[in-house]
Amino acid sequence: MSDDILPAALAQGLRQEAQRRWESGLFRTATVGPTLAKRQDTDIRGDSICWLQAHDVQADITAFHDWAVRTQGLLNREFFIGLRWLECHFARYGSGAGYTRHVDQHVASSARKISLVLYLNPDWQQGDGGELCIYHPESPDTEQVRIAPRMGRLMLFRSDLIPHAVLPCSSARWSLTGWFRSDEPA
Ligand SMILES: O=C(O)CCC(=O)C(=O)O
Ligand SMILES: [Fe+2]
Repeated sequence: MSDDILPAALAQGLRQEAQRRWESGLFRTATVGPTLAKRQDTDIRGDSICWLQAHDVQADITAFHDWAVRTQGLLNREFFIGLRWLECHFARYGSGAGYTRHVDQHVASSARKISLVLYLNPDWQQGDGGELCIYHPESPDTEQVRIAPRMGRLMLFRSDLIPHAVLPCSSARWSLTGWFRSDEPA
């Protein structure tokens, strides 16, 4: 976890861009499951998402992609994990929405290696809910830590190992979520 790995102005720009896309109707209700078995289930997952594209030309998204490429290089040098690209989307959880406990790597594919979440909530306050709840990898009923979705905070964790959930929030909760992958870029 880091609160200042990304420039504050970049996080603010990404929040504005997420909001602009939301107001333009570019978000869709998120699905669960791998590509071939996708389904909508708002009891499991209540967010709406807007995927980012590698060729996106918006300045903050380009800057974020550049940062992600550098970070991917650092992770590969440090851990030899063969990351090749980052798939990512903006996410917005409306009031009352959350995401029940899950692991990000799909059973059918091990391509998702490292999960990334950047929180984009400048006004988040204690009591607003929406914390990321991390559980013990070997004992998933044991809660380990709750992370408040504060502006600019960035989480990286293993997509294959770490059970986690988003607790219901009481006001809109914005983030940029992604996965560093080891397969061929889409
Ligand atoms: O927003 C978060 O804190 C986590 C989101 C998440 O777990 C996911 O999209 O897979
Ligand atoms: Fe997740």
